Amino acid sequence: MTNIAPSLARQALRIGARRYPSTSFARFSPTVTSTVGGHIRTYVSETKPSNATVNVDTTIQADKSAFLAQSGKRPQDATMPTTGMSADAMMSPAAGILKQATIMDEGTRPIYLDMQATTPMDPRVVDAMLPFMTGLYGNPHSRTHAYGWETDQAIEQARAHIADLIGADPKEIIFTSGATESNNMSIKGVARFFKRGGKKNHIITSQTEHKCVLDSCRHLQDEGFQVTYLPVQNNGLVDMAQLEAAIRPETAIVSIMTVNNEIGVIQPMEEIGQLCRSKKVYFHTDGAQAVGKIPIDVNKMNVDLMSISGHKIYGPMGIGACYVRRRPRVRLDPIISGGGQERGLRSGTLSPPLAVGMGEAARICKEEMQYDHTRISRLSNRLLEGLLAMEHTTLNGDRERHYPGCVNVSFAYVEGESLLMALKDIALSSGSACTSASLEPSYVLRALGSSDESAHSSIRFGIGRFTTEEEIDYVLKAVRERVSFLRELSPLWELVQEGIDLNTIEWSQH
Ligand SMILES: Cc1ncc(COP(=O)(O)O)c(C=O)c1O
Ligand code: FES
Repeated sequence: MTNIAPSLARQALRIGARRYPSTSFARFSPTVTSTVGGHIRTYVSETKPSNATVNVDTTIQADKSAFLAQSGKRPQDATMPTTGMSADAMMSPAAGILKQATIMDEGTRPIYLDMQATTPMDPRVVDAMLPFMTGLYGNPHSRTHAYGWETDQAIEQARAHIADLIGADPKEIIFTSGATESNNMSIKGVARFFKRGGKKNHIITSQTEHKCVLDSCRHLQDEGFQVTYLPVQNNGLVDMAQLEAAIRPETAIVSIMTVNNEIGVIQPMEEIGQLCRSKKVYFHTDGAQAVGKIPIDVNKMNVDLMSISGHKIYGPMGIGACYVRRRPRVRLDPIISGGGQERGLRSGTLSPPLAVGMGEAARICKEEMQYDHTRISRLSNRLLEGLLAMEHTTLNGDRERHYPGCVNVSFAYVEGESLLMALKDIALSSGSACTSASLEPSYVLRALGSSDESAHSSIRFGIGRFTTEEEIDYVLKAVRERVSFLRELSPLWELVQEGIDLNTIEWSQH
């Protein structure tokens, strides 16, 4: 923090893509700038909560249509609670609930605080990608001419940056389409390899994993595998004694995520790695929310396979990587077959712009991790202290073993979805993200032992590289005002204010 150079670079970044000093945007200005705008604009549709009772889906659809129709003509600032207003009224200049978006002056949109869903691309990443979308278009697998050689060389450099970020050898990095594919590839690949040998048919994972890990395991159950879904403790962490007890002679792989995407807790990686190694079981970790944010060393952690995502580290969407250990060698069946690219583990032509973008994103993360982490911690503490100073609010997940960029808080006596609706000037996600298909509250919070009520009243705040102190202060003020507003409407809150213990009330059934 004593070095002011990074902060100057950041200032430059924040001024906007068109004025970022070393950028080549200027050369491509008219089309490329709008491409960047288009990309950034996509994260408006990332907020997809739903709720049967208040019909959030319908409201959000209406908001989305209105937003897209008015794109570029949105009003400035406001502080009024918005519950009960129609979508049209909310978008009207008089209501003025949308605030100036602060990243790269691409119009007025909500403040972006949904960094676990995706991170905005760093302009330096876009810069590195551009030549590979124009002049450098060779197929990196073409061996017979310069077009192939130059894109191949760039991809290998990108691979080295990613390897460097996690302490791996570049040969151990396999490019994929994202963490979802890497998770599928690791878990299904290892399981199927062992099944062929007929020896091991058991998998261990935890109840708080990302859906793509849980669903890969479910598919393997259909193929005859046995799966243990380990419970977690109230703080969201895996209990090491329980994990050890779950390991059997037939266990092929343990898959436990590094940082949880809903609550930000960091699992005890070194302990899990050590245990797995001593039991000769492969250790896979979903590192989508961890890599680039906290220091990772696959050797220190004894990780055998690790999933990484490009768009969670300020790189492009549609690319990821899978770390696959070479010594001792990890054996797995590929899930995508074909031309044998990526050491035969993932066939298909690689995308040079995407790979280069992810490589540059990894390079920047490594170089600026300490700076980013210090800054994000400061903003996170400011937010958390402010939120916890309100009555009846609690942090979900362990406070110490925690990535500060993910703050998940329960606001008792407020419905999470109603609060999201009241905070339309902030792009957030509800910790209780039920889908329209299932009305269950968050399975992650339920696994922590939260009550349905508490899970339903949770909001996740995602802080990232481009979040500012002013944004945090705005969010704090907005949350304070609107939580009070919603609580005033709640009959339960009224009872609590009268000093009545809600647990003593006998509710009539109907
Ligand atoms: C923990 C975790 N794993 C996997 C994924 C999926 O990543 P991708 O979008 O790269 O497929 C995500 C992103 O939503 C995530 O947060
Ligand atoms: S209604 Fe599903 S989480 Fe709130």
